Amino acid sequence: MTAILSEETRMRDEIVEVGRSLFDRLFTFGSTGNISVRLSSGETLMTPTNTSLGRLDPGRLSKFSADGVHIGGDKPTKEAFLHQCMYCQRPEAGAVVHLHSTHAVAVSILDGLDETDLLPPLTAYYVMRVGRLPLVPYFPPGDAALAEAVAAKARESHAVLLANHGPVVAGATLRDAQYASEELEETAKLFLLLRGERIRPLTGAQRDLLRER
Ligand SMILES: O=C(O)[C@@H](O)C(=O)COP(=O)(O)O
Ligand SMILES: [Zn+2]
Repeated sequence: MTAILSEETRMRDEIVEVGRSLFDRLFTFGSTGNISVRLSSGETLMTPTNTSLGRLDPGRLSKFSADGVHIGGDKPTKEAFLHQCMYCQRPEAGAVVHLHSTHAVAVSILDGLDETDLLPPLTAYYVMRVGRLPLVPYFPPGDAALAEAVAAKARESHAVLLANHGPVVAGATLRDAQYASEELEETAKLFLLLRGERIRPLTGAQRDLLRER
């Protein structure tokens, strides 16, 4: 007989699986990065602080009540408030992924880019998965001011890049947030590969067509 797992059990397993997949494919390193999922009850599950995304334990994930109180599991990521700020600004979001993916971090350090939208629309998939990428000014990891700065940008975009740090991406589901994070990283890599070359980004009309699909 097939067991019917609760939403929470399924999401705990999915966080572990996605974390391991991202870590094994070098989308983040050491104990960097954090993942959260908002359950239909409004409660959230988050990865614990100082834990490798490659070695998460489903039973030890941190749990928060719908009003943001830590109610179970290990000590949460130091970016818990940042994740909560993303959910407040984006009511449709069911998951948030933060990574230290190398090429996106490199872009977060470059000077002279358009800080309202750092990457050009190089491919249709980038436009569909990410769209716009504003820069969030530098604050130390875990600082309340960082979470507030993220909240200000999250109103206009589900993906933001923390200066000298890394990307934060919200999605309707954890898979959406994962795929958008991966697309962001690969587009940052393309952008760096193409620097100094004459490029042909998608036009406004080409982008508009994608939005209508
Ligand atoms: O960069 C940082 O320190 C955090 O943003 C991070 O990526 C890992 O912190 P924890 O989730 O608290 O381990
Ligand atoms: Zn970080």
